[in-house]
Amino acid sequence: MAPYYSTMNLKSRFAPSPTGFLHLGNARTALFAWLAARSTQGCFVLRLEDTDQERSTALYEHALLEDLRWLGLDWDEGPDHGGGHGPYRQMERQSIYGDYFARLQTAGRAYPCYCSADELAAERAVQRGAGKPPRYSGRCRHLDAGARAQREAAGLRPTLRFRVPDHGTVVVPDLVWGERHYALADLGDFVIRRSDGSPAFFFANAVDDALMEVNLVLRGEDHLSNTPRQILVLQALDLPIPAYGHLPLLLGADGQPLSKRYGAISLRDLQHHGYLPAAIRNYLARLGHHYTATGFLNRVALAQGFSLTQISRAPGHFDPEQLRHWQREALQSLDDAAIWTWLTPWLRDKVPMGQEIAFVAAVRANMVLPADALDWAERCFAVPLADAEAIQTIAAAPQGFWSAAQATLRAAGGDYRLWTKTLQKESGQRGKALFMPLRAALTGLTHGPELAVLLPLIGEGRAQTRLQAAAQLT
Ligand SMILES: Nc1ncnc2c1ncn2[C@@H]1O[C@H](COP(=O)(O)OP(=O)(O)OP(=O)(O)O)[C@@H](O)[C@H]1O
Ligand SMILES: [Zn+2]
Repeated sequence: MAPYYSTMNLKSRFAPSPTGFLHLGNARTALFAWLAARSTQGCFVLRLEDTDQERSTALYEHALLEDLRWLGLDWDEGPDHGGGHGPYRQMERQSIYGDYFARLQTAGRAYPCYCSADELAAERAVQRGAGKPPRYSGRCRHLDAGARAQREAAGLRPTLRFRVPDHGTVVVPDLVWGERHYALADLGDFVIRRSDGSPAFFFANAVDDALMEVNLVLRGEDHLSNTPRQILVLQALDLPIPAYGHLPLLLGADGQPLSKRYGAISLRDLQHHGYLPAAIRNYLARLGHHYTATGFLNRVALAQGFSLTQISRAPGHFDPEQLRHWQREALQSLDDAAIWTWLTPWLRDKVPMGQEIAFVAAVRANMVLPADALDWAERCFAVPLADAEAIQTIAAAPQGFWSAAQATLRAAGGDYRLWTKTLQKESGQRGKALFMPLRAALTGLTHGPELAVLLPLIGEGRAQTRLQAAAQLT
C-alpha cells in the first residue's frame, strides 16, 4: 500500500489521554511525531483522548499542554487554538462518533451486545480451559429485533461491537516493524462503543485520525496489536488509512514500560530538578533514532536530521547518565546570561547582585543541575562545608603555611597571581602542594573551577576568614 503522505502533506499527531503527567516515554513519542512533521513541510496535531472520564481531569489537560510547550513542541491544530478539523477533545466529538456508529450499524458491520461482564468472563474461562485464546464468541450477532427489544426492556444497556469478517486476513504495514498479517478469525468482534455510550479507543482514535486527515501515526508499540482492528473499522467506513509506525516503548530501571498509571518520572519532575528542554530533546531524539551528528543539536537541526528510516526496533531504557550527558551539552550551548536566566529561580538570592555573570562564567563547566550551582554559590558567598579529603589536605599543610598564606594574601591585595607567587617563595611549596591546600581551605573541596576565577568571587574578606579557620585545623 503506497502511503498517502508525502514530504509536502505529511500530517502527524500526538494523541495522549489527560490522565496523568507526561513521562519521558510519552514525550519521546510526541517528539518523534513532531520531528516527522517538522522535518518536512508537515503539520502536527494535538488531540486529547479524554474518553476515560474517571481518570481525565482539567488539571492534567492543562499540564499536558504546558509540558509539551515547555519541551519546545508546537502544534498547528489542537484544543487550545483550533484548526480546520476540530474539536480536538474526544468528549466534544460524541455526535460525530454517533454518526459513524449509525453508519456501521446500518451497513450490518456493528451490532449491540447485551452480554454482561460475568457472562463474558465465563466465556473466556471456558475458552482458556480448552487451550484457546479468549475472544468474543459473537453470540449477540444474531439476536433478532424481538430479542433485542426484550433485553432493552429489561434495562440492559448494550455495548456496540464491530463485526469482524469470519475469514481472511488483515495486512498491517508498519514503518518500523514491516508488514504483519493477522487472521481475522483470531480477532473476535470487538467493542467500539461502551455501554455508557462512550467510544472505545479503537474506534474514536482511528476515526479521528481519518477525519483530521492524519496520514502518519507514530505511537508507542503498546498500540501495535490495536492496529488490525483500527484498519478494519476504517475500511468498513471507507475512511483513509494512515501509515503507522510503532515506536519501541521506553522502559524504566525495572524493565517495565514507563506509564502514567504507575507514576513514571514525569517531565515536570525533570523540569523541577532543572533539566533543560534542549537536553531532554537531544536525549530522547537519539533514543531509538540514529543521528549521524553526535553533538548537541538545536530544534531545527534535530528536525533536519530526523528520518523515519532511522527508527530502531530496540527497546530504549531510561538512562539517567545519558540524560546528564545531554544536560551538560545543552548547558554548554548557552551563553553566561542565558545560564543565569535558567538558574535564577534556584539562585535568586544566593549570588550578590552584579556578580551573577562572573559567577556563571566561573562555575559553568562544573555544573549539570541547579543543585550544583547552588552548592558553588554557597562555597563562594556563604560558608563552604569541607569534605573529608579537603580536611585531610588542610591538616597536612606544613607548619607556618597558613599564616604565610594570610600575610601574603593581605600583601597582594587579593591579586591571585601575586599572592600565589609570593606564597610559593615564602613557604617553599609549589605545584599541587601549594594549590591543593589553598583550594581545600577556600572552597572546602579538592576539585572545582580555577581558583584564580573563584578568588574574586569569594573576596579577600571571606578568604582571610577561611585561611584563619584552616590555620586552626592544623
Ligand atoms: N513507555 C512508553 N514509551 C514510549 N511511548 C509510550 C510509553 N507509554 C506510552 N507511550 C505512548 O504515549 C502516547 C500517549 O499515551 P497515553 O496517554 O495512553 O500514555 P500512558 O503513559 O500509556 O498512560 P496510561 O498509563 O494511562 O496508559 C501513546 O502514543 C503511547 O503509545
Ligand atoms: Zn454479546
